[in-house]
Amino acid sequence: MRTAYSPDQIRTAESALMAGLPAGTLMQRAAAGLAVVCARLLTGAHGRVYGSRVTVLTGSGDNGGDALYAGARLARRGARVVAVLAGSRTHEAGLAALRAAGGRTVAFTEEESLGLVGDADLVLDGLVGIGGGGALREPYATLAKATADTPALVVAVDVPSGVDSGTGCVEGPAVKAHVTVTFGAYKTALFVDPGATRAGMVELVDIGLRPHLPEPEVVAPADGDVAALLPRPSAESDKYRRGVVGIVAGSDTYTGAAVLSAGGAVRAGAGMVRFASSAEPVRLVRARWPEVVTTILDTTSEVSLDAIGRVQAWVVGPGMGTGPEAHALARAVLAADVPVLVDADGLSVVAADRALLRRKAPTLITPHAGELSRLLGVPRERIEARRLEHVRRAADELGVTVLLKGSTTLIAETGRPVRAITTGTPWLATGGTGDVLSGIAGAFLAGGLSGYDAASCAAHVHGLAARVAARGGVPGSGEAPIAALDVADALPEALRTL
Ligand SMILES: NC(=O)C1=CN([C@@H]2O[C@H](COP(=O)(O)OP(=O)(O)OC[C@H]3O[C@@H](n4cnc5c(N)ncnc54)[C@H](O)[C@@H]3O)[C@@H](O)[C@H]2O)[C@@H](O)CC1
Ligand SMILES: Nc1ncnc2c1ncn2[C@@H]1O[C@H](COP(=O)(O)OP(=O)(O)O)[C@@H](O)[C@H]1O
Ligand SMILES: [K+]
Repeated sequence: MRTAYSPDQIRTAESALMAGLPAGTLMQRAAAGLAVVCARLLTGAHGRVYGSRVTVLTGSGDNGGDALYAGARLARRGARVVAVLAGSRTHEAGLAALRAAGGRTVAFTEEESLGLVGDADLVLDGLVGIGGGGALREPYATLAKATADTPALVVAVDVPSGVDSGTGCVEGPAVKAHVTVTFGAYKTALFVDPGATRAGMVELVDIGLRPHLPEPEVVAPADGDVAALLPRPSAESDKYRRGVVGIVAGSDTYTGAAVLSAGGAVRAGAGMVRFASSAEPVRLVRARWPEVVTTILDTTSEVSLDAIGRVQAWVVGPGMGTGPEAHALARAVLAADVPVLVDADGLSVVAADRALLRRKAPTLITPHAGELSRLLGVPRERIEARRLEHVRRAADELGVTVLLKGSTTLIAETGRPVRAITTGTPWLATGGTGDVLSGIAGAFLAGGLSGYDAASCAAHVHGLAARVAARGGVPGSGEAPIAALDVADALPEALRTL
């Protein structure tokens, strides 16, 4: 499990560690690690460090100090290093070290500075780190914008400047890094979008902080963590003991969601999938997934789920519509005493009647930002800008486990660290992939995982399956667009890698 911390948590741990060390030790450790990563990147891209052009964007705090010391180390290896001094002051010892190593410094002027960013092989972003707050002021904002256009490798020091290290929020221009070298521990922003996307690949440099770190705010499970949680059959298993998932999805208008959700559940390894809906989705699910046991629901009379058979967990919502019949169905499912996952149209129904979520058995909801917007009465853009805050708020206010979909997926449950899932690929941004996710998570719920674990494992393997599908199963080949059903079909191969 990779663990991430707020700036306050990092500062407290740093103070405890620094108390037993000579002044400046941590910055030297940080700068040494940073220089090693930069040297490796330069060698990879240009064959050598010697003669390469490095531009150091230097802010007024210790983040600038780290960057200057790393620049000095690269200058000693023959790199041509120029530091753009953008702050009202500059870390003095770092500046002296860079100059002593043969590096140059220039005061910020727009034309020269942008030229240095555009002409570099590597740009080191040492404008602000965990001391940053609010939108970047000038001239930092201009420099941050320029990192988007340069052909150079962009390496962010600790966090990309312009990204709030504690929340992942981006309020104005921000550095777009290929690699972020972070010190001591991951910062929350490195797992949470929009910040996470700005960070690129993240490299952690150990500076000895680990023994001083508290409980993390956010955690990102690794493949091994997910593999350890996944339900696996044993010799004693039969289809019922492995877990039966019931899916109530689709309508005569929206039939595809039903096929996709059922497919996610079948391919994720449910013991059995029961599916109930109106005649047309039932016909299509049977045609695509003959292993699913189906029931045609008569929605003209009072809804009863008894005819469908026993299940260990329900999925309700994808493509079911939002009218009175859908409402009655959602009410019936949520009255059951087993875990329920509510997705898509089911979320619109509960947004209009939040009392439906007051139940004893566990509930997992899987909204994207638009659906969460309706549930919380908060504009979608605000949720997208402040994803961590809103996923936590939803879990607290609604008393359920919340999986918030997006380029990185967040899972919140009151009293637990938020889990961030970063396995996905932008190819997942296509219609119907969320329906597949609901089936996967439903299968894991039925297999006995808690809502928190089922959601984490489902989002993780969903992302892996999308990558497998986009690659077409041929390692080393390029990627291609995927359809939602490809994600379901790639699940076995993704699960085999765990
Ligand atoms: N504390 C420690 O023990 C260590 C800290 N390290 C480095 O120190 C950094 C933190 O250093 P600082 O606390 O000096 O803070 P930073 O260097 O991150 O930023 C503070 C400076 O940025 C300015 N600033 C803040 N927000 C701004 C904005 N929106 N626009 C323009 N300027 C803005 C502030 O006025 C202040 O001068 C870490 O991110 C890390 O890089 C590392 O050297 C490892 C050890
Ligand atoms: N840019 C992206 N990068 C990675 N994953 C993404 C991206 N955009 C969307 N996703 C994922 O794709 C899925 C889309 O689900 P959803 O929005 O419910 O679509 P639909 O309703 O069409 O099924 C979610 O799992 C989400 O996390
Ligand atoms: K930075």
